[in-house]
Amino acid sequence: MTNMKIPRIPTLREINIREKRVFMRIDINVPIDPDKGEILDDRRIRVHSQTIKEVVEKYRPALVLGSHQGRPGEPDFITLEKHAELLSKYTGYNVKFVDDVIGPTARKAIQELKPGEILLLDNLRLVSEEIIEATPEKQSYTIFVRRLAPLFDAYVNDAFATAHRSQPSIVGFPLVLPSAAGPLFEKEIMALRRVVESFESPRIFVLGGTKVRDLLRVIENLVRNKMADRILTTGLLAQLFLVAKGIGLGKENMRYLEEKGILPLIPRARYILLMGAPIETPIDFKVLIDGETRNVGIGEINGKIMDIGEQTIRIYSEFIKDAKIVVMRGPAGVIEDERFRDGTVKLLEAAYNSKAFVLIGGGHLSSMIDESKLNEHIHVSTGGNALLLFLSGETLPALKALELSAKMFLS
Ligand SMILES: Nc1ncnc2c1ncn2[C@@H]1O[C@H](COP(=O)(O)OP(=O)(O)O)[C@@H](O)[C@H]1O
Ligand SMILES: O=C(OP(=O)(O)O)[C@H](O)COP(=O)(O)O
Repeated sequence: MTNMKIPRIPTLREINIREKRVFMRIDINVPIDPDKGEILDDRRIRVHSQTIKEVVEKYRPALVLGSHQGRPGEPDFITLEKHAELLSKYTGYNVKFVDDVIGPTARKAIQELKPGEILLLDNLRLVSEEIIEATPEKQSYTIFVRRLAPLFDAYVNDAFATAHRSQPSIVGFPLVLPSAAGPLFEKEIMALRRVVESFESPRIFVLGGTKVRDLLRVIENLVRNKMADRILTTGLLAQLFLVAKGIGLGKENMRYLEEKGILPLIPRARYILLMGAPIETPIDFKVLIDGETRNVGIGEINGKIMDIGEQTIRIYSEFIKDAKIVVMRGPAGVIEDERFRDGTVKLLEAAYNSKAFVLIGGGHLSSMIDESKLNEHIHVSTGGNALLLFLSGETLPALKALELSAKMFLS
């Protein structure tokens, strides 16, 4: 067992929201087509729709929903009008939408909402305070919180995927309103408990994708807290560790790693290896060379690395098959091109077929899941970084704020 403790967080069973005015923070931040502004994958919206329905049917609150979408300045920073349409479609309720967050139009719509009705506010990051990180105390004094909190009887946080952000809509409200974690948040925590509080091993982490800097922070925590028996690397993370071990990847791949700002991370990766981290790296890759695909061993790499190779898939799958706990985050290859999905698809298959408890996080990897193969041993988390930061031992601001709230309002 690890020495990590999950704080006791209040749930909907501990606060009264029956026919009350409730502000529920959700995370329906989804991938957006940068050219058309259309939603590319609505999994988070579908998952939240279930719990929204549950809450409305059980407690009949006047339910106001809030979420962010993207970050200001990015192509996926858009209004939530389309999200409201999808929420209506998946919940079967008319989810009203207001193109305002804290202004008079939003406040009027909130005040007019009746028990059993649902209203979605516009992108919370339209309010500049929402992108600033600060302590719960500071966030509770923001205009955001001071304008909205008086209109509500309670606050519910169901946005597990944003639990690592210390922003007003996550940590400010719990200090001024009776608050609880929502059903989805609770379900995510239960799945995490299974990993954090279990004695089971081997514990295998399969880490890939492109967010290499974030993953190094996670790996450092995993090593410090002795959380992982093996870390199977794929994606760009694998390439970094191979370079750190002194293995040549060829000019093209080195140039790509440089463009992505990954080369300066080599000393940190070397240090992680020196610490004795149980890092495994691929022994072969699928590369793209002159428009053709080829499986090549390390040591003979020529062309652009696009996926892990067949031998690596076989060896990694064996590790996954024998594991008791498997945590997966980030795809193994360039899944946008169907020629390079094999690594990701086959490692996921090994996970479906293993007897391990499997936790899958992150948008790209979740979009590759075959939903017909899921069972009670597999938890597909809505979180990416929130999930890994938590598992690697960091305190999530959302949990801290809910804990503080319980002390203020429930004891
Ligand atoms: N070898 C590789 N070279 C370039 N990109 C890669 C490689 N392997 C994986 N990727 C890319 O990783 C991206 C997803 O990574 P990331 O954003 O970290 O995942 P998540 O959405 O789960 O957080 C995909 O766009 C995929 O093309
Ligand atoms: O998608 C999210 O996180 P993820 O990239 O870790 O899955 C959350 O919505 C948090 O978004 P943010 O990283 O813009 O604060």
